[in-house]
Amino acid sequence: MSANGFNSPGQPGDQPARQPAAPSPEPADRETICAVATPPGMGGIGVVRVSGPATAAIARAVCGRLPAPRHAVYTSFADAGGTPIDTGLALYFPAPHSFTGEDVLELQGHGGPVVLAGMMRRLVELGARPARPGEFSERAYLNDKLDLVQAEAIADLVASGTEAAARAAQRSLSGVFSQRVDEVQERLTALRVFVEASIDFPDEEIDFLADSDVVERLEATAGAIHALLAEARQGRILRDGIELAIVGQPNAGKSSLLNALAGADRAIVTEIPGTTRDVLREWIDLDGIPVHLADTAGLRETGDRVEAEGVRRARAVLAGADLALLVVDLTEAPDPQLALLDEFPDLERARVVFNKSDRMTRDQTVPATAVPATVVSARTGAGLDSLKAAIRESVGAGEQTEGGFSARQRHVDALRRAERHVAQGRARLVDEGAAELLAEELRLAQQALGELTGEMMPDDLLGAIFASFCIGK
Ligand SMILES: Nc1nc2c(c(=O)[nH]1)N(C=O)[C@@H](CNc1ccc(C(=O)N[C@@H](CCC(=O)O)C(=O)O)cc1)CN2
Ligand SMILES: Nc1nc2c(ncn2[C@@H]2O[C@H](COP(=O)(O)OP(=O)(O)OP(=O)(O)O)[C@@H](O)[C@H]2O)c(=O)[nH]1
Ligand SMILES: [Mg+2]
Repeated sequence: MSANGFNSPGQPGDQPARQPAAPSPEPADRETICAVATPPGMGGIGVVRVSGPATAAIARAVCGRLPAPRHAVYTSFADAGGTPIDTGLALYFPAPHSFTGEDVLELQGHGGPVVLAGMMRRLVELGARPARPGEFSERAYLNDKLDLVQAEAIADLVASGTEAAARAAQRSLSGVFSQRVDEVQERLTALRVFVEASIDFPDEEIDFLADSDVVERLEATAGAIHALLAEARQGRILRDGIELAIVGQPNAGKSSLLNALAGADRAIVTEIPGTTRDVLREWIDLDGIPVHLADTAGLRETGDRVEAEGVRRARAVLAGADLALLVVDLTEAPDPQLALLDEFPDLERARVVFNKSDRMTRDQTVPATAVPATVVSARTGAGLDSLKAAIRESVGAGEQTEGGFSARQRHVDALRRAERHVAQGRARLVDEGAAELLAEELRLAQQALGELTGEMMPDDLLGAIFASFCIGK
């Protein structure tokens, strides 16, 4: 039940020993694959990688001999007639001690598109086929060298746009995230064993149900998932940035705020309520975190079909946002505006922005709010720096840069599903005394986590994940 073991690049011995491999099914793919592993164009060195059962035969044909395992050998790479296509270093990694777990050959020649194309033609002639994007990583995953979170971390490391993102991806790659998921899986396994045993011995079920220890353990597990979820959300933010919805009643100054934050005249601003209809997107870089702003139509009931569609879209943006700013016009009655908070899906991810502070009267005070608030003037720029700092803080960015790991929306969704099933399971037990229903919820929670690390993963989803990798990865 426990997940795949980890390979920890750079720090071997740091991670738990690999689980003894389950009787492994025949490798999913017996074809030998090849790809140029270095970027296209001219470069100092160009690397071609080969993986699969024909690798040793290919090495003999191209290099004239099989290089000693894991030793760099200087050799020429011969075409079918024995003429060198290039000279360079050959590296042979016999299975299972390679990146993919299969026999791997690396031919490190001179970078250049023509030479590399010639090498690829030769490898195909010898029976290899060009790899699909991500296929080397996919094989590493299928051969238990990496779990899915780690394979995704490789792609995220390559694609990372900031140093913080790269460090986080490196930590996921080293197994930090996967290990935390495995710990939760182990708790769930222990609970399932206990719960299912009690179902098998119905006479003792009464005792079991009275045993508050199970409820405590359920709560502790829910707490562990909740903490992991919070960290995964942070990890996703480092990778993807955050979606920030700007909502409020018409004329509150939402479009003015977007323009002020973006430092550009992007959105149309008029004194006519109902100016914005389409969702207008702009992004800003907030100390290395991409913040994707969405300016929306003012929330109100309206008979105008176009505006009504805008309001519908505004609500959709609000539902999907990582953080939502409710812009409140200080020159208008605050209460009906603050009542819009009732429409927010999650008050933990909401802020109030009191706008038009330049028009505040001398004795005017700002009302208390259920969520944190900032006072600004989109017109003069007053308060915008505090708002930016508050945005960073609301999403916890900054705390994240040390010790965090990278994560994707897919991971966050899976953790949320697991959290929900554990909560539902607890309710089944406490409210209904239904141990069987609890067992089922625990099974579903484990399944959600299994999809996260890829232990239980539908093939088409796997295909979609690896297809987004680079060729040669
Ligand atoms: N030249 C080259 N550099 C590269 C890669 C590569 O494939 N080739 N990598 C490609 O992404 C990354 C390194 N990843 C690797 C991961 C595992 C093994 C490997 O041989 N693993 C064996 C042995 C481990 C050991 O000796 O400790 C194994 O897991 O059994 C090699 C590279 C980055 N640098
Ligand atoms: N005095 C003052 N006026 C502002 C401020 N921000 C916006 N306004 C004015 O308020 C009016 C509405 O501004 P918009 O930014 O278009 O408001 P909105 O919320 O996008 O409005 P809709 O798109 O209609 O929902 C305009 O006349 C702006 O010039 C501010 O900070 N101070
Ligand atoms: Mg507007």
